[in-house]
Amino acid sequence: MKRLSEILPMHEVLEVFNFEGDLIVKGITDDSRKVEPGFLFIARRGYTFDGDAFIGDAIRKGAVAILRESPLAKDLPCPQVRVKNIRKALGEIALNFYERPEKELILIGITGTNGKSSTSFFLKSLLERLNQRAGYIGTLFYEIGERIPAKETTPSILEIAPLLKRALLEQLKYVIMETSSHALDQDRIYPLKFQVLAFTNLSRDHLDYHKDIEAYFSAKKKLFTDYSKNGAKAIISLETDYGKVLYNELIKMGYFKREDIFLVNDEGVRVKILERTPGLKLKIETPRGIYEVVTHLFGDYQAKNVATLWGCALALGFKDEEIAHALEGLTNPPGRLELCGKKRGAFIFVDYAHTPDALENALKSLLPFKRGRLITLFGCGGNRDPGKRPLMGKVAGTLSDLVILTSDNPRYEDPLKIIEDIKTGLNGTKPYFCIPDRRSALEVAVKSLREGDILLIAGKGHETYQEIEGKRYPFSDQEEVKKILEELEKNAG
Ligand SMILES: CC(=O)N[C@H]1[C@@H](OP(=O)(O)OP(=O)(O)OC[C@H]2O[C@@H](n3ccc(=O)[nH]c3=O)[C@H](O)[C@@H]2O)O[C@H](CO)[C@@H](O)[C@@H]1O[C@H](C)C(=O)N[C@@H](C)C(=O)N[C@H](CCC(=O)O)C(=O)O
Ligand SMILES: Nc1ncnc2c1ncn2[C@@H]1O[C@H](COP(=O)(O)OP(=O)(O)OP(=O)(O)O)[C@@H](O)[C@H]1O
Ligand SMILES: N[C@H](CCC[C@H](N)C(=O)O)C(=O)O
Ligand SMILES: [Mg+2]
Repeated sequence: MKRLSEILPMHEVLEVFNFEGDLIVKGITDDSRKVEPGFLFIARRGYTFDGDAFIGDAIRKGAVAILRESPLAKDLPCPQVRVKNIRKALGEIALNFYERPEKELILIGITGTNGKSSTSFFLKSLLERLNQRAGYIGTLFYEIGERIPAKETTPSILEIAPLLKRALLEQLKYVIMETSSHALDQDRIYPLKFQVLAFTNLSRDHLDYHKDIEAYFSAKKKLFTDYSKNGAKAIISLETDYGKVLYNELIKMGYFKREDIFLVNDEGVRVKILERTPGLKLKIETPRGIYEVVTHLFGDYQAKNVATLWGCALALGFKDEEIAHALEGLTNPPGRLELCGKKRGAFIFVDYAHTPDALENALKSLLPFKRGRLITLFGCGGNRDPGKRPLMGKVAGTLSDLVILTSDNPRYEDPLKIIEDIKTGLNGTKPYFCIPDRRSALEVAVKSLREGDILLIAGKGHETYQEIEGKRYPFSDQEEVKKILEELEKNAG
């Protein structure tokens, strides 16, 4: 509960109406469906709806004041405040309501096309192995003390603010946040400031939203230009050319001094794979020394994420030796080249590859273990960048021996149309089946496995649902594989 005057950022206020003295606000929301008596309703325009349309509804549910960007309606019974920028006002209000918890935390922001969740997950584990208390907000889940399911990769500040408050109550020192390009573009994280910021890589994704790769890159760049704290450290991975571009631009524009940027992957921290046991045995070269570490990590692409992780840990003040030691205990995040079953000499992996680059990296990680066929089962999400579909088809066709095309999260699109889009990239180079029902596709794939084969089930990783026409149905690749294997075993026995 707060007084409105305590939480309103006065520099954003343009005019007020029907406002006598002050008033008490019991909660804040920008969703009329969540309004309770005593709440401040923040009416904002989105991509689908205009919050103004729900003001009447919010008042009926007991909203005591309305915050808006549009002209005030003098016929409304409720106090109204008009602000210059609703996004910015919303961010300030959310953090003020929870008493600016971010000021007492060290925030680490990680962006890039692939590897955000992996690097964040590793960093949280690493910090914990170094006896530090850390939280995480990202695709896998939100874990601030307790673990709760994630909605978006980077949720609204209205969700982040209470999580940060909770972080203080849990006596956490660090909060690691994945910052997606959508969130950066929409300023969902305004006005947070990060102490450590990392860029993993950039490749094709989300062009349905950003339209072209330059706009997508600009959104990622915003983390460094708009959301860095004074004296912040940046970790830039050079695994894609965009790393160097980002580095040059940040220096040229004066956002960072050279000494505050840690370059990793082929400059600064370099990580080489010495052996796959199958856990990665890594050689880490830094300007100060060379370290050999035997890890439990699986998947060659994780070596690149380890370099970014190392850079983050250095930026937080840890020493190479401590980092090397803590690295030994890390394990893969759920759904990232997760071994989810075995069938008489054949191995089944689940991976969250949902971009062409990720699929290529996941398949290349499995190639060294191939004794028979490499079979790839995947689909592409509906209402997401259709341009990546044929490219993923091409990667799968090039690197696997058999491809099984199925549905991912079709959302509001026709699954058959999505499969057709992927098929155009296959080029008829490799045999393939189209089985739109994912459960049936998994069954065919698992049943077809022969000694020495590897099956990669890509696209959904840790997800525990399948989204069809706005509804999320329980579905887990891992659980389905388990059931199919049990059934096969029962029938065999
Ligand atoms: C296109 C997009 O990014 N939309 C996000 C955006 O919604 P929006 O601003 O367009 O909102 P809207 O649905 O038009 O509604 C406008 C306003 O009306 C309100 N409203 C609406 C209906 C109603 O009955 N009453 C009501 O008050 C809404 O609460 C909102 O305040 O802001 C919301 C709050 O932050 C997000 O939940 C929402 O994510 C949608 C669900 C989404 O699917 N986003 C995806 C694309 C996304 O963000 N993905 C990224 C990257 C994934 C990755 O690569 O990892 C992520 O961070 O997850
Ligand atoms: N550094 C990397 N380079 C290329 N591909 C990678 C890299 N790291 C992970 N991948 C691939 O991307 C997939 C997703 O990895 P991860 O969840 O860590 O990325 P993310 O950036 O968090 O993705 P999202 O945008 O969905 O949140 C992995 O399953 C793997 O196939
Ligand atoms: N957060 C990403 C992940 C997509 C995962 C894939 N399973 C899909 O549904 O496309 C997105 O929203 O684009
Ligand atoms: Mg992620």
